[in-house]
Amino acid sequence: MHDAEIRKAEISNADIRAAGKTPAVRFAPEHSSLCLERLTLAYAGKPALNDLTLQIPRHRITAFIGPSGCGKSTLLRALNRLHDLNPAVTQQGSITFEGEDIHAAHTNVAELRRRIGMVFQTPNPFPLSIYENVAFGLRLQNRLKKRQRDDVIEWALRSAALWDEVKDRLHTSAWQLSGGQQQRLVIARTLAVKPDILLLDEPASALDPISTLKIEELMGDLKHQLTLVLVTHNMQQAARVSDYTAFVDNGRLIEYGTTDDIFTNPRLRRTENYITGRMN
Ligand SMILES: Nc1ncnc2c1ncn2[C@@H]1O[C@H](COP(=O)(O)OP(=O)(O)OP(=O)(O)O)[C@@H](O)[C@H]1O
Repeated sequence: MHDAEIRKAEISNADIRAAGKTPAVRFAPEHSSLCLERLTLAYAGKPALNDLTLQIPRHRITAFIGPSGCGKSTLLRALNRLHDLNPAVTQQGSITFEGEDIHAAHTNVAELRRRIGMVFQTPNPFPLSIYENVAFGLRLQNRLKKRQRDDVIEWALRSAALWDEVKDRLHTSAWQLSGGQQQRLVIARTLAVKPDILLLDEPASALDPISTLKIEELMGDLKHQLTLVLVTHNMQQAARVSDYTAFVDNGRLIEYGTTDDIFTNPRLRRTENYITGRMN
């Protein structure tokens, strides 16, 4: 065993907890988009997130990884207040977005969800044309002239790397698209209302490898425009696309660092066991 290996083995989880420390990156306020402070959440009294403190950097891709049921989707839903719809959820701690508490009394929740958009695991286009899917949020939001709306729709479809594949059939049903195209359409629909953050909950897990690659390339392009937060079970995907990785287990943040560090030099044995598949 090398010295480094021995040191790693010596830092037990109990030591880390006793010291009250989670190995974690910190960002200066000007680089931090979302800031979670001691976030704790339960469903009907059953804990799902436990005392999470972390910051999510602006214009980067942050991946959340961890075993099934560890709380990744719960965390993502907390970020744009989707739990408001569930009366069984209780929550403590705070989440600030661009310096504002998202639970402040004056928060406009619809506007918050516009600024923090979400894409789910299964593509969910509406039973409308390709054009009307992307126009949907725009119509709710403001009264653009048709020409302006067309421009935004083209921009969103280009940003989602779908324009070339659909530009000649914008008025056909979105349900005629392949699964991968539908997922990019949903991303275009979310982008059309110009969010600051895109939350992606296993966005490629229902897709074939080529569509998955397209979604991954798309994430790399989009981070120049916005902040991305990705939940994934796919270790290779997290390693390929993200800049930062947070490992969550049993509702707790175990380790958070640059993706390079987490995958090549994790500080905790528990993280290493997870990313090497010795625990799932
Ligand atoms: N709506 C809900 N009501 C009650 N319990 C829930 C609800 N949603 C999730 N849970 C519970 O909260 C815990 C965390 O679930 P969550 O879906 O956030 O985990 P996850 O890490 O995203 O899992 P997976 O990787 O399997 O999608 C689990 O124990 C789950 O059973």
